Amino acid sequence: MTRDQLFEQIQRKRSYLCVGLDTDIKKIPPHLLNHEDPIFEFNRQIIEATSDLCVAYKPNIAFYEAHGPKGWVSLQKTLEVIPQDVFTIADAKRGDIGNTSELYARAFFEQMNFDSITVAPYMGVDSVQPFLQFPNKWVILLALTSNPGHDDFQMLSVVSHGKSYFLFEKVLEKSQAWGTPENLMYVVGATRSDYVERIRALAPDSFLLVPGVGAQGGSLEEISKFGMNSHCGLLVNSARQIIYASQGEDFAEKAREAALAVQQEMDRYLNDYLPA
Ligand SMILES: O=c1ccn([C@@H]2O[C@H](COP(=O)(O)O)[C@@H](O)[C@H]2O)c(=O)[nH]1
Repeated sequence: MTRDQLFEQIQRKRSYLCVGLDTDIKKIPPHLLNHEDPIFEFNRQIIEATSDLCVAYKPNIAFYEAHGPKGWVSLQKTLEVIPQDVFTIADAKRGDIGNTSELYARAFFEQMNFDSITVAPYMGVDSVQPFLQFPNKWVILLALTSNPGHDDFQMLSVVSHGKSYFLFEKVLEKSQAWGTPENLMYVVGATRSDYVERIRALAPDSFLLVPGVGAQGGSLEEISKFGMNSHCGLLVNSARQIIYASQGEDFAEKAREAALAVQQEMDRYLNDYLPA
């Protein structure tokens, strides 16, 4: 999917919501456990209930690979029921030496046909480049993550060419030359919306994938106010708050209500903060 197609979808749906498909067998409604593939059945109903309200789905791969081969089958079946116009994100946080990264890229882009994959920047340019060779596919590079441990490395001061940066700022600055706003996005946690203006100064045109609203307490308004660019430039992820809104037989209906509340808030922010 291209950047323009993504923006067109955002404008049409008045939403920049990404629903996280972090489907935990221990949290799905008990009545689904009789199905042959309860994880797929849960996802199928969540997708049916929310696909007009969101622009992306992000299955976190851990929730699938933890089940071995049958988890990969549930993931593949899930991808097949996501409507064509909805952006898909493999939250896999991969990255390795070049030839290995290329195989990760083939697995997620060719075998599974995801639109994008999250990648860790720690191994540098040759670990990221192989993912950027696929037309209309995206790398989403970890920049400033939402978890408390982001302090350990991402906030370290580094001096480069006489200028002082946080390490995550150096990731943003350096990686701008690896890709373009047409194939490279960044993960920025909603829990650190206080840094979004600095991030926008370094990556003004890039999309940001923003986890950390909902269950992790980040502010949708703050991230929208300071993070929106002329293409919206935001995909805000929410998983637990939406998909586990109810653990009863009404789970899909309640997930829709939770997604609708977020979409309506986003509609307001698109009116207020999208640059003309
Ligand atoms: O910095 C990061 C990077 C990834 N995540 C992932 O996003 C979702 C968040 O789920 P919620 O239930 O909405 O909290 C989950 O898959 C994380 O692994 C993140 O939270 N922060």
